[in-house]
Amino acid sequence: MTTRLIAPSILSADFSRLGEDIEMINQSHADYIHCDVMDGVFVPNISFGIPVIEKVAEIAKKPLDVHLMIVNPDNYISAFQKAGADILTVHYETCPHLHRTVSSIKEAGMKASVCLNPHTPVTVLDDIIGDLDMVLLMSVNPGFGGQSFIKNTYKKVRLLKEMIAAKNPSCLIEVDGGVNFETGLNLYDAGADVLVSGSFIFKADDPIAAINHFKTL
Ligand SMILES: O=C(CO)[C@H](O)[C@H](O)COP(=O)(O)O
Ligand SMILES: [Fe+2]
Repeated sequence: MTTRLIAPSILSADFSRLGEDIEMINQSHADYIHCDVMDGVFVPNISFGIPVIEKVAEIAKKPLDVHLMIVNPDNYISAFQKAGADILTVHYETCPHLHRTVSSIKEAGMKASVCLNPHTPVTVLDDIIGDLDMVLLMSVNPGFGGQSFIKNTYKKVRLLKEMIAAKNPSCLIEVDGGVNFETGLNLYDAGADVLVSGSFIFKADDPIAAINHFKTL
């Protein structure tokens, strides 16, 4: 049985009126608010950081799902917890001491999640999956919204679902990048629990209706 959750990504929000876009998400059936933090080092783009997350947390009525695309995430775990993050995702590719990083996130009181780039096989998580609350699979190369979905992700979701069923059934699978109603339905059917969607939702004529429609797929 799969949980069908939706997390709008505010990377595609209008930053000149971010508060209004957060209120829009508050009024929808969204489950989380996905916040993409990019450092210009791990990924070739810079988005926003801790001061923006603090302000989002002041008005958000949904848990904050914070996706760190930064090197040395261990240095900022406490700061993101204080800023209001509920779920903290680090990239496998940035964490040489992943068990320590995951333990620190949980000790700080947040849910711990690990993200894999499109080329990183899910089997690398075999010895950490039992400690995770969520795994985030990137279905585009991280750094930008509005990219095309990489179809190999379906196979990764199915394989990860088997690993999770065997080792940690309560761990969620989240997928991020190029998610629309078509890829979203396929992902839910493959076993994804949480979908992140940015440009598709914010470009919709009625973003609240688009968010709510994901819950009915
Ligand atoms: O992490 C991300 C990019 O690195 C974003 O969450 C993701 O790209 C969402 O945007 P879109 O739905 O437009 O692909
Ligand atoms: Fe993201």
